[in-house]
Amino acid sequence: MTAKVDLKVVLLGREASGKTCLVDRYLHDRFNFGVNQATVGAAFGAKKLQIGGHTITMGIWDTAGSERYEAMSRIYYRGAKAAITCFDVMDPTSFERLKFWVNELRNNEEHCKLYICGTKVDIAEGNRSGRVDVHSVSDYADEVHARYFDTSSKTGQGIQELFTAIAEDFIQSESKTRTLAADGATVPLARRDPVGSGRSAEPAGGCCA
Ligand SMILES: Nc1nc2c(ncn2[C@@H]2O[C@H](COP(=O)(O)OP(=O)(O)OP(=O)(O)O)[C@@H](O)[C@H]2O)c(=O)[nH]1
Repeated sequence: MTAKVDLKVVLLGREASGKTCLVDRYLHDRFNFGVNQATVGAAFGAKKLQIGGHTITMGIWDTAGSERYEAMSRIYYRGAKAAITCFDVMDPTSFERLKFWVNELRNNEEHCKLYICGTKVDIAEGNRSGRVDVHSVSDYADEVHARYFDTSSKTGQGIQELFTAIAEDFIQSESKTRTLAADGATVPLARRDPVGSGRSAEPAGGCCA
């Protein structure tokens, strides 16, 4: 069984940087606080969106952040139209890891749009001194032509904005090259990761509308 996907989005970033929670909040509007189960391989979820008179299906690949799975994550970013590179705003090491993924994408997927996502901003609210400097992130985002969003999967802050921006950018760039079909549906994609996953961004048996 396959799901038709117009817009392939991949999430990349250090382990525990909050990728799975971000997808979970976006697709299911939920946050499982304190559940810290590392993704194995990758997980896939999908969402149908109505944007500006177009219907598109966004397929989201949540990769494992552990360096053990680095080679596998490379497979998942192939053909992605958008990449959300995540870092935990309270963890400078995760920002350095983000730069690694940005370089990877710049070198290998020149048509993939970049989105830099600061995660867990709710923690930074009461602890500004420990956070990765916002201006440094903004400057870096400008340098690599990425858009920058701060988010919290706990509160939901910034998450709709991030994914809506990705969908709108996609529609804008697609409409420059061709007319989107009214029902979208252009790229067939296997619904589940064949390698398997420790967790899935969608419940087994179906993707989300
Ligand atoms: N306070 C807070 N905690 C968060 C937030 N997002 C994630 N966390 C916590 O951070 C930990 C790691 O989150 P995950 O979403 O599993 O991280 P991941 O990047 O998918 O991790 P890997 O699968 O190992 O790559 C979990 O304990 C989450 O509860 C957030 O927005 N706010």
